[in-house]
Amino acid sequence: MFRMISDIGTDAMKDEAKLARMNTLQSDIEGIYAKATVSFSDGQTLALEPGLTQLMASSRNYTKLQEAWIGWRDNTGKLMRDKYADFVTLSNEGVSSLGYHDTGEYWRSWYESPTFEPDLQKLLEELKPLYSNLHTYVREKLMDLYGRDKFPTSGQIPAHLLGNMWAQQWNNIYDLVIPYPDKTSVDVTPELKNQSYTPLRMFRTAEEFFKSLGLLPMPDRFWNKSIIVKPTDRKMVCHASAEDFYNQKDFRIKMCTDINMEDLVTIHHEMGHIQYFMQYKDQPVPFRDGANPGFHEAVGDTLALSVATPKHLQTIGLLNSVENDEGSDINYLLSMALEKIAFLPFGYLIDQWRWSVFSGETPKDKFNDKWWELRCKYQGVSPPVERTSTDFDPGAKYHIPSNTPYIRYFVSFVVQFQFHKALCEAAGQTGPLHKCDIYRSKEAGTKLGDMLRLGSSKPWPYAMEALTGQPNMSAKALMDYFAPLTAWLEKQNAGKQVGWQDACSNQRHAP
Ligand SMILES: CC(=O)N[C@@H](CC(=O)O)C(=O)NC[C@H](CC1(C(=O)N[C@@H](Cc2ccc(O)cc2)C(=O)O)CCCC1)C(=O)O
Ligand SMILES: [Zn+2]
Repeated sequence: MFRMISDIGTDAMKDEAKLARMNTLQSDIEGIYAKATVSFSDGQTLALEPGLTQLMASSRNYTKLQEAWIGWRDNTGKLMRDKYADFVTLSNEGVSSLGYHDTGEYWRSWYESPTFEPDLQKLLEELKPLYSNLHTYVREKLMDLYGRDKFPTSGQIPAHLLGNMWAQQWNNIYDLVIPYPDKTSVDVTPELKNQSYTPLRMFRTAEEFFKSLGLLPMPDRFWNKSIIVKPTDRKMVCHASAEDFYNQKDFRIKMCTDINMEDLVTIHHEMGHIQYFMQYKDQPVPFRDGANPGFHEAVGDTLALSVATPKHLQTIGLLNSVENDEGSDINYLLSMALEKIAFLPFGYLIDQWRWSVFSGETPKDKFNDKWWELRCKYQGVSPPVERTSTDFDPGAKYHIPSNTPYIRYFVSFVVQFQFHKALCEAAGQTGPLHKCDIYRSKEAGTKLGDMLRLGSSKPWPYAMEALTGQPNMSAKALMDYFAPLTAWLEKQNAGKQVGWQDACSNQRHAP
C-alpha cells in the first residue's frame, strides 16, 4: 500500500516550471486532437465522431477513404510531433526521481513482473499463425474488390481499406468477407434501428446482463450524471470513458452513443469499468484499482463475449432465427475474429513504439519510420501513400495525444478469453467456447464478483488463479475459442501466399 501511495508518476517532477510546461504540452497536444476535422475536396467537413468513423466503416471508395486517412493525419499527428518530443523528455524527467529510467519502465511496473515483455512477445508469437491466416483471407477478398494493383508486392494491406481509421479492428468490412452470405449474419445494427433502440435502452440492456449474473446494478446517480449522447450545448471529447470519483457513490460514463452493434459492445466495455469501480469501492483507496490495467479492460469485454452470441441476441429479441450449421458458425467466428484477432498486433505495437520513444531508442526524426516499421512488420498494413519523417502518424490515434497507455488492451484481449472460459465452466456450459452464454448464471457472477472485489489488493497472478485456477496469461483459451475458424481459414488459404514480408515495399502488384 505504501509503494502504491508513493508511486505518483510524473507528478513527482521536482521542478515546478518543468511540471507546468509538461502539463501545458500535454493539454496542447490533446487540444489539437479534440478539435481536429477533415475538409474534403467536395466541400464536406467531418469530425472523427460520428462523421469520419462512419465514413471509414462504410465507404468502399478507395480515393475517398484515402482522402479521409491522409486528412486526419495532416490535422492531428503532423501538428503534434515537436510538442510530443518535448513532452517525452519532460515525462521521463518526472519519473526519474522515483528511480525509473523512463516513463515506459514506470508504466510496465504496474504489471509487477520481471518477465512481462518476453511474456507479451511469446503470446504474440503463439497467436501469429491465426492472425496471418485471417490477414491472408481478408487481403485476398480486398484485392478482388479494389484490384491487385493497389496492394504492395510485400504482402501488406493498405491501412485505409479495413473499415477503421487505424485498421485496429476490421468488423466494419464483414460484409466484404462474409464466408456464407446466405447463412445467418450476426450484425444486429439494422434490428437495433428497426426496434428504435435509444442509447438509454442500450445502456439498460447492458445493465440487465450484469444484474442477471447477480452483479451490482448502476446506481441512480449513475443514470442522472452520466452523458450518453453527444451534447449539443457544449464541446465534449466523444471518446468513450468511465470515471471513478473515489467517493464510493459517484461512478459515471461519458459516451457519444451511436445506435449500432459496435456501440452496444462498447457500452458493455464501459459498464465493465463501472462494475469494477463499484466492486472494490470499500477497499482502501490505494487498492481501488484493477489487479492490473489489463484486468480492468477485460471485465466488460468478457461479458460481451456472451452477449454477442447469436443465441443470446435471439434471447433478447435482436435476432429472430438462429441456424445451428457449420456455415452460420463460421460466419459468427469470422465476425468475432475481425474484432478480436485483428486487434492483437495493433494492441501490441502501440506501446512497443511508445516504450522505444521513452527509452530514447527512437529519436524524434525516427518517430514515423519506427511506427511504420512496426505497422508493416507486426500488423501487415501499409500506408496508402508515401510517409515522411515530418508526418507523425502515431499522433492520429487517441491514446498517444491523451498519453493513455495501451498494452493493457493487448493483455485484455488475451485474458478475456481465459475469464470467459472460467465463467462458462462456472455456469455449467459444456459446448464449444464460442457458443457459451453465461446470461443469468449466478455461479458465474459470484466467481467474477469475488475476483473484482479484490481490486489491486493482491498481485494479479493471485486474482488470475482465483478466477481461472492458474496464475498465468495464456493464449490457449483464445485459440480454443477460434479453433473451428483456424481449420476453415487454413483450407481457404491453401495455395495462397500466406503472410507478408517484414518491410513494406513501394512496389505494387501488376493489375
Ligand atoms: C478515467 C479513465 O481514463 N477511465 C478509463 C477506464 C479505466 O482505466 O478505468 C477509460 O474510460 N478509458 C477510455 C477507453 C475507451 C475505449 C478505448 O479507448 N478502447 C481502445 C481499445 C479497445 C477497442 C475495442 C474494445 O472492444 C476494447 C478496447 C481503442 O478504442 O483503441 C473506447 C471504446 C472502448 C474503450 C476505455 O474504456 O478503455
Ligand atoms: Zn476500457
